[in-house]
Amino acid sequence: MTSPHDKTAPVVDAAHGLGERPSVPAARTGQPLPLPLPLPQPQPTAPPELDYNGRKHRRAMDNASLAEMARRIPRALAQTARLAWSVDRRMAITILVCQLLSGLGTAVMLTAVAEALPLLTTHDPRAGLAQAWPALAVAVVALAAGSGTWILADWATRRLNPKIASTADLALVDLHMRAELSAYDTPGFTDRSQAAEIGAMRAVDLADDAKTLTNGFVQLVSAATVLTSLHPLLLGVLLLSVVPRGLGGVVAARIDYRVHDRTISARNVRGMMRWWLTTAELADELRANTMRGYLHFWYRTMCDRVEGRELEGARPYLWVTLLAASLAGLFTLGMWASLAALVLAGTMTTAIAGTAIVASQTAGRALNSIVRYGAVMFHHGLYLSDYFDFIAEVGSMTASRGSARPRTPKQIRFEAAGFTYAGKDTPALHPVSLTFSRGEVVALVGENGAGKSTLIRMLTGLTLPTEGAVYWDDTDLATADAEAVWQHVGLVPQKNGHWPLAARENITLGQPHSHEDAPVWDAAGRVGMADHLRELPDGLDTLLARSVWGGQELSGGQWQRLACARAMYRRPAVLVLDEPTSEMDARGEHQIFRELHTMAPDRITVVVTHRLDNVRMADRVIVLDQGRIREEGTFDSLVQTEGSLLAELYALAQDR
Ligand SMILES: Nc1ncnc2c1ncn2[C@@H]1O[C@H](COP(=O)(O)OP(=O)(O)OP(=O)(O)O)[C@@H](O)[C@H]1O
Repeated sequence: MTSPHDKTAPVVDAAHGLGERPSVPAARTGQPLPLPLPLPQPQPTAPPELDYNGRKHRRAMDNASLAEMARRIPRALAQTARLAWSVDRRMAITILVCQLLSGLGTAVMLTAVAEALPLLTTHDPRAGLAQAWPALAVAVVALAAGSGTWILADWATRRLNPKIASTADLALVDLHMRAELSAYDTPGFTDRSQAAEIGAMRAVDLADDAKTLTNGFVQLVSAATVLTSLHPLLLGVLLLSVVPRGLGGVVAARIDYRVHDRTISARNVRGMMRWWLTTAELADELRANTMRGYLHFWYRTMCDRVEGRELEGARPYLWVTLLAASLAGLFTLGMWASLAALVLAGTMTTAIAGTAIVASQTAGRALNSIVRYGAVMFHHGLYLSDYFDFIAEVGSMTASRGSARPRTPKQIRFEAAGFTYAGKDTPALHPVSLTFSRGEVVALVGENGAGKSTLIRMLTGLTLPTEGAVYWDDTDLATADAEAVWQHVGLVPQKNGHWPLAARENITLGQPHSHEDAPVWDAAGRVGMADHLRELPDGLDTLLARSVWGGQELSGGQWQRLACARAMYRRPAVLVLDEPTSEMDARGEHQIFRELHTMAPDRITVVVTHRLDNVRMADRVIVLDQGRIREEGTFDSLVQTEGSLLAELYALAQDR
């Protein structure tokens, strides 16, 4: 495949040409055109500037003053500490203790150096060394202990990081799976979900960054305390030397992150497109419909956009870091000059001045960590707050309705039950009153958008009606425990999962699975898949995912058969199939409908289908039209009724 960065790749396909060479950003101009230009045609439009969920944070970063950062960073640290505490208290305590010990180590080391230096600066170095060695030994031990505690803290962080990351991720995934379906319909849900996902992904570095940042503070405080105790003036001198470095670091970090945020939407969209361009699923369509030229141009434009913005950031970054380093150099020079002046004036000994220089080096390193990791934590904090906001939002939208646990229903009743999707003015289903009885096979028919899927979501308790009520026998689904309702449901949805699991799990998924394979083979046999599954390299153990090494792929129709097998394996009291045979061959379709009939006596069966020949086998047909029940009766009676919608649709189907 041609890499998006392959400079020799043709810009468009000449054979069918997109026309002129697409306009590409300046970063790529000047390349030789590899193919002759065909006649001018309209240029392909460049991908639009999409603003992703980064927008919110870009504004936050733009507005980030020192005060704002100082306000947010402690919150991010507190959130990190809360997460760490919740996943592994021992490791959290280990890190805390190590931080304090490492600060203590620095203080002891600096004090010992201050003690040793005057002894070493006598006229007789040998005698000085003999006197100074205990203090020097203390300094070395303190230094070693400081390093030891740092290594221990590092180990504890490494144990904590993956736990924090997987806990955050699990919480998010679990919430998605437990949320009411209506949560997905709230405006901006996907954006917020993605921002929260970024928060969960960043959680992997949280403990590490928080540790480095807090260690910076501890070191700085230790150095400052020792310096103040040596000479009160030294604290001011230290601040003079570190403040310009700190300010420069903050400005540089802001430039860095602004560049990062300005490219976030392009990188996100490019990442998504990359999947589309490289997946086998779309490889046929991409080639046969000669989409490569435009898609290549599109992808390259995105690469250029990212590249261009990153290059734009390089120059200001250089100037700011140069300025900060020069100022820091000047102030350090100033600090040395002040120390020299103090020594010359006799208000400070040379030894203390030497200690001040050592301490200022320690403080400088600590400040670098604070600035660097402060900016990182600030940025983490933005996404972390998205994560916690999303958890709170979706947590309040989980399917916790009531405690009633309905038994296998003999009847399902719609009592003036209707449904309007959030943000819509017209109901997808106007209030209807209907009854579905055990032993009956009901077919739902209607044109696209008539409300069939909405009706079956209400029937199975996936969504609650926004008007009226749905009863399973005497239980109003609004008062029932959703999981208890779904235990009686077997659903073949329009879009079913091609689960990257073994064939066996693809059939037993969601069921308490016995060690027996007989029921699995029985379900596979009912949908005509038993022979095919037997021929797979590892039978029921075969992984059904071509993208995974050793995995096998099924055809579209075979996947649908497997989804039907999954629903039949459950032997549910309420069996609902939404266009279960749209991709199946005639034999598969016939077999599924024959099985539905065989299984019908023990359950309520509802089938949505556009294949009207199959509707014959239903005991009752409900025809929906624009969210209303238009007709109801047996297939034969409806087809023979003058002006019936079913008769019209059936005639159209025959006329193909
Ligand atoms: N999640 C949703 N949010 C908003 N509107 C929706 C949603 N799902 C469906 N609708 C709208 O509700 C109406 C009924 O949709 P529904 O999916 O129930 O139709 P359908 O009869 O199953 O159609 P099809 O035969 O195409 O599957 C349509 O106008 C559709 O646009």
